[in-house]
Amino acid sequence: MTVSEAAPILELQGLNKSYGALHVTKDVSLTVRRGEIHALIGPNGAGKTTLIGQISGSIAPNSGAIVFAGEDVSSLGVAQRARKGLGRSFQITAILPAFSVLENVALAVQAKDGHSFRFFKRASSDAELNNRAKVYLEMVGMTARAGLRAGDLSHGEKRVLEVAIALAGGPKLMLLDEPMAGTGPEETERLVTVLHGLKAKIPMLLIEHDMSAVFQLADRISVLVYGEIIASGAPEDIRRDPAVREAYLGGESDL
Ligand SMILES: Nc1ncnc2c1ncn2[C@@H]1O[C@H](COP(=O)(O)OP(=O)(O)OP(=O)(O)O)[C@@H](O)[C@H]1O
Repeated sequence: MTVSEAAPILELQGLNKSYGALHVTKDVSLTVRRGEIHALIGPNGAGKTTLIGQISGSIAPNSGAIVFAGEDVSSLGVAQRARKGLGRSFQITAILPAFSVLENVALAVQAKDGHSFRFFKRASSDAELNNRAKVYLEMVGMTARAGLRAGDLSHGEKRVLEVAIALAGGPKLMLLDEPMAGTGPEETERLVTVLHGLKAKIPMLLIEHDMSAVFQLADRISVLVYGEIIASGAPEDIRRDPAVREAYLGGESDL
């Protein structure tokens, strides 16, 4: 079965959100297929943050539906959606700097199992937990950094660790909110490689300002302008789309 034949992992169906007279999300429909990275781009103030909030469950739309893994999750809260595998990633504050890289991932594995952090034994004393955590470090190519204090990692490495922590939570979709923010060119390149390597296993909705990263990673791109998706399609079509160039970039960019 090809990617396009598979049932989508996420479907946004006609979402609308207004704040008073301000219509921030206008009839937004979008699908993320299994096996793909779907990027959502748009200028500042386009309504990306509000849309992410509606997907993760922190903001209630005025109308429309969110179907995740075949189930309408529109009425579920943030925690319920996260338990189903619809989690928001990249909250760098989730990293505990005094713990080792491996322990950070082990904590996430333990949290996924439903144990409170209070009962966390130092990961070094729990071989089974360690081994499970190591699998996620391996997936992001951080095995060699396992024993390092997480606080001593570079900014880019912290972002990669965030991916491992997100993976340990068992997501069915990764919702990536500007993962490249604040990273240098080499770090961005590394993150691009890591995310590219993971997309066959975990589909992603990528909200990102770094156009180079978006065009390297995305199978499809949707463009949000003033709360409305003005174009959605393959990167080469989006790059050529005159409305996108005009609305998103003022017609004069190297998109
Ligand atoms: N709680 C709110 N009450 C009133 N207006 C809001 C609220 N939240 C967002 N807005 C408005 O909705 C619009 C979209 O905001 P949003 O933060 O979703 O955009 P964005 O695309 O994420 O922007 P950026 O890329 O800069 O983060 C903005 O005009 C913003 O002022």
